[in-house]
Amino acid sequence: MYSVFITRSLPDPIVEKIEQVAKVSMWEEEEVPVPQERLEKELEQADGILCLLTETIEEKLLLGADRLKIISNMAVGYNNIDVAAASKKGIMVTNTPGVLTETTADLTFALLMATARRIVESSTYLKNGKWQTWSPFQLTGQDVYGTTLGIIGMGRIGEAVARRAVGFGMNILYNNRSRNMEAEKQLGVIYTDFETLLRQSDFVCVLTPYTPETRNLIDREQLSWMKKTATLINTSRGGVVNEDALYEALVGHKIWAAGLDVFEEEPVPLNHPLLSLPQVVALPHIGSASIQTRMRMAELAAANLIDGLQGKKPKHLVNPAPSNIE
Ligand SMILES: NC(=O)C1=CN([C@@H]2O[C@H](COP(=O)(O)OP(=O)(O)OC[C@H]3O[C@@H](n4cnc5c(N)ncnc54)[C@H](O)[C@@H]3O)[C@@H](O)[C@H]2O)C=CC1
Ligand SMILES: O=CC(=O)O
Repeated sequence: MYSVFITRSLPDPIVEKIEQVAKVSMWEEEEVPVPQERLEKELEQADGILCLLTETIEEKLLLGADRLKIISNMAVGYNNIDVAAASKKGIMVTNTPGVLTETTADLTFALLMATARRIVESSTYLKNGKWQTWSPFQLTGQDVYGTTLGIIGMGRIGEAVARRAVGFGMNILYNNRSRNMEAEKQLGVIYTDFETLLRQSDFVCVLTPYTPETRNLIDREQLSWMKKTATLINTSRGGVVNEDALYEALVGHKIWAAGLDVFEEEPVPLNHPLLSLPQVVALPHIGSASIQTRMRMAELAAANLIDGLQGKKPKHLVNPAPSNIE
């Protein structure tokens, strides 16, 4: 029987499915990630691991992982895994694309609306007893309807955000590694170069994967191109935006606001300067966090894991299959 390590407590039906083919050991804590030393030990004995984006799987962690066939990540983003190091050892790496697309697009749009219309700030204002009267410019935000949205990274989630924006009568610009002709035809989105997108958009949504190329993709210069009234929404990964530069741009009123679901360091420290700003809506990386979607992600991660263990090519392999897998 195979041996599998699951790095966080998952629902019984998922675990039971994996137990049909493997002996499972699981990190049972809900709120605390598995310590690296324990992970390293587990990896020495495991044939497969089902992990989360909270696990950093670097080359040195894989040194003793001589039995390991597959790392199944329960996320679409897999920047937490050194895929090249895994490939060198013939270890498959899989992710969970598609099943979280609409849920993450919903959250991205919710963040856009909340930031534009100061929803969180207004709710806190009311609950703190500050609401004395209605007045003409009290808690006024920015219109969403009819404005220009710029999407950086027109992949699955980018396209799903664009579909929502169509309903809000938004003019949609996008930048991507390649043109998305289907989205242009179906949704009327317009391809622009990166600088034009940042200069013309009222809302900018960042939806690229996190790679060496996208690290600090939005930095001081890029923020300086944005309109003073523009809002930046980041639901990709924290490192895609330079947080120091973003803080400076917000404090200096170079841009209007920011909606952030992701941070360079997660959980973001409570004394992080960005959290002190009223024009920042900050969320604890909940893009895909609906019950239905998290179940779908867990099911897909389990299916990828089982396929890999049994020597079948998993559906969502992100690196080349080893030579013994057809
Ligand atoms: N906040 C959250 O909870 C979630 C965050 N994510 C993040 O969203 C990312 C995107 O997910 P999907 O849309 O499923 O991926 P995808 O692969 O379908 O789309 C990513 C797009 O970004 C483009 N891209 C890559 N580098 C670029 C660059 N330098 N400039 C412009 N475009 C570039 C790609 O060509 C691709 O079209 C994930 O990699 C993950 O980091 C995904 C799900 C939930
Ligand atoms: O951030 C979440 C993911 O699935 O990637």
